[in-house]
Amino acid sequence: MAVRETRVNAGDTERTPARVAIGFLLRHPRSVGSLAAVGITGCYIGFHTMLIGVGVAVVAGASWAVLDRPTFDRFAGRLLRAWWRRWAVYRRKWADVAFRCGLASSNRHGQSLVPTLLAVRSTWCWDSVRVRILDGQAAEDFEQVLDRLANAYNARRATLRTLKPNMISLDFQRREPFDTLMVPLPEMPREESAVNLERLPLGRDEYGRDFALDLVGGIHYLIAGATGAGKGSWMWGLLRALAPWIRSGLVRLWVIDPKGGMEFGQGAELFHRFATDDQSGLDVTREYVDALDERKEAMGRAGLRNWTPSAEHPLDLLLVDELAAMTEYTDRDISREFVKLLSKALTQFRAVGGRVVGATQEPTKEVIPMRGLFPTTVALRLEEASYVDMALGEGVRDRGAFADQIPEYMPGVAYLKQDGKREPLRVRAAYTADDDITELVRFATSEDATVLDFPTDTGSGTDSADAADTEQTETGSLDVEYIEDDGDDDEDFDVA
Ligand SMILES: Nc1ncnc2c1ncn2[C@@H]1O[C@H](COP(=O)(O)OP(=O)(O)OP(=O)(O)O)[C@@H](O)[C@H]1O
Repeated sequence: MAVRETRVNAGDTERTPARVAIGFLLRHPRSVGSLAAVGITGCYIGFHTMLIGVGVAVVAGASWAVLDRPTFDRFAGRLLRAWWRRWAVYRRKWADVAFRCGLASSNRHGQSLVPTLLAVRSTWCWDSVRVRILDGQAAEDFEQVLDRLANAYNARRATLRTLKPNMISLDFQRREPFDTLMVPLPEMPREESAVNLERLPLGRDEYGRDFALDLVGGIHYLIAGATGAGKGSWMWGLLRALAPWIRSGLVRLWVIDPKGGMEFGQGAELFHRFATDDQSGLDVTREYVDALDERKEAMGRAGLRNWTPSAEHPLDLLLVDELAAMTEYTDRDISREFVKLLSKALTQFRAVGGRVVGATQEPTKEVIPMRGLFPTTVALRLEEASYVDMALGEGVRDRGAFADQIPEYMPGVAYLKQDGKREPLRVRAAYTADDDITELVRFATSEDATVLDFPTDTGSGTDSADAADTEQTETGSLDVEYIEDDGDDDEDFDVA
C-alpha cells in the first residue's frame, strides 16, 4: 500500500489551490460534508433561521450534558470530543510535535515529511490517535518518545499499539477520575426488601455514578485480574450487597477457594458449601450442578417457567476464587470434569436461579476454556495487553479498555463489558476491609431474619439461548450504560 506523506514544505507547483482543496476534501470527507450540509441548509432556510436552530441545539445539548453526562457522552459527546480534539489539539500541533520528538523525516528531494495523523477516537478517559508512519520508520521510534508525546499533548501517559505494519495508535490518557473520586463502601443492606438483584451496589463508575452488579441482566461474571488487582473487593462487595438474603437463606453460597481458603476463609460460616482445594472444589461443583438439575426438573414437572427466589428455591451462587486451580493446575481428570460441569452451570441454570462468579489471574483459553459463556466480564489490572481481549472479548481493548495500563496503586479499578453492549465501562469497587467482612459475617449469622417480598426473575426459555443472546435489562436505577455493538469499530473515529 502506498504511504501517503504529509509534505510540509512541498514545492509551490504541487500545491495549487485546486489540488489543496481536492486533497482536503478527500482527506476530511466528514468535516467537509458537515460544513457543506450547514452551508446548503443555511442557503435553503436562511442563515438567521439556521443560527437560531443551531443556538437551540447548543443550549439543548449543553443542558443534556450537564443533566446527564454519561448518556450525552454515549450518544454525542464522544463523537464531538473526538472531532474537536482532532482539529483543536492533535492536528493543530502534530507537525511541530513530530519535529520536536524526532519523528519527522525527509525524502531524497529534501522535502520534510511527518507521519500522517489519520483519525482520533475519544472515550471519557482516553484518546486514541491513529497514525500512519513513514517509510523507514518503525513503531519502536514512537515507543521511545511516548513520554515526550504525552507531555506535548498534556496527557497523563501515552501508550502505543501497532494496528497494521504501517499504522499505529497512540493512546493518550487524559484523565484519571479515580485519583480524586472517592469510592465509599456502599452501606450493607439490613432488610431483604432492600436487596435488588438487578442492582447490587459495589462502587462508582468513571462518571462518578454509583455502580452496581446486576445478577439478572448480567447473569454470570468472570473477573480477571493480576495478583493484588483487587478481585477480593469485587467478590466480598457482592456478598455484602446480598447480606440479608444470605442471612435468611434466600441465597445459598457455594464457594470454591482452592488456594487453601485464604480469600474466603473468614466467611466460612456464611457458605452453604465451602471447598478449599481442587478435589473438594470438584465435589462442590458436582453437588451444585446436581441440585440445580433437580430444581430444573422439578420446576419443569410443576410447569413453572419463572424462577422466584424462595427458601425452597434460593438463588444459588457459585463463587470460584481461582479458576486456574480447577482448570489448569490440577489433575487432568479433575480439570476435565470441572470444565464440563461449569460450562453446564453457565448455560443451563439461569432460569432456575443459578449464578456463577469466577475469578482468574490468567484469562487465557487454556485456563478458561468456557470464558465465552460468561455474559459479563470484568478486567481489573492485567499483566499482559493480550489478556484484555482474552478477558473482555476481541477488540475491546481497542475500544478503550486499557486494563493492562491500570496502575498497581489503583486496586479495585476495572473495565466491565457486558454481552451486546459495545463500550466497556471503567469502574472501581469500593474496598472491603477485614472489618467490613466481619460486619457481614456477624450480621448474616445473627438470628431474626424476616422474610419479605422480593423481585422476580421473569426469564424463560432455554438457558443456552439466553446466555448467548442476553437481553440487557436497562432498569431506571441501574446506571450502567453501554452502546450497542454495531460491529463497526471505526465509527467512533473522527477521521483526519
Ligand atoms: N477496591 C479497592 N480499593 C482500594 N484498595 C483495594 C481495593 N481492593 C483491594 N485493595 C487493596 O489491594 C490489596 C490486594 O487486594 P486483593 O487481595 O483483593 O487482590 P486479589 O486480586 O484478590 O489478589 P490475589 O489474586 O493475590 O488474591 C488489598 O489488600 C487492599 O489493600
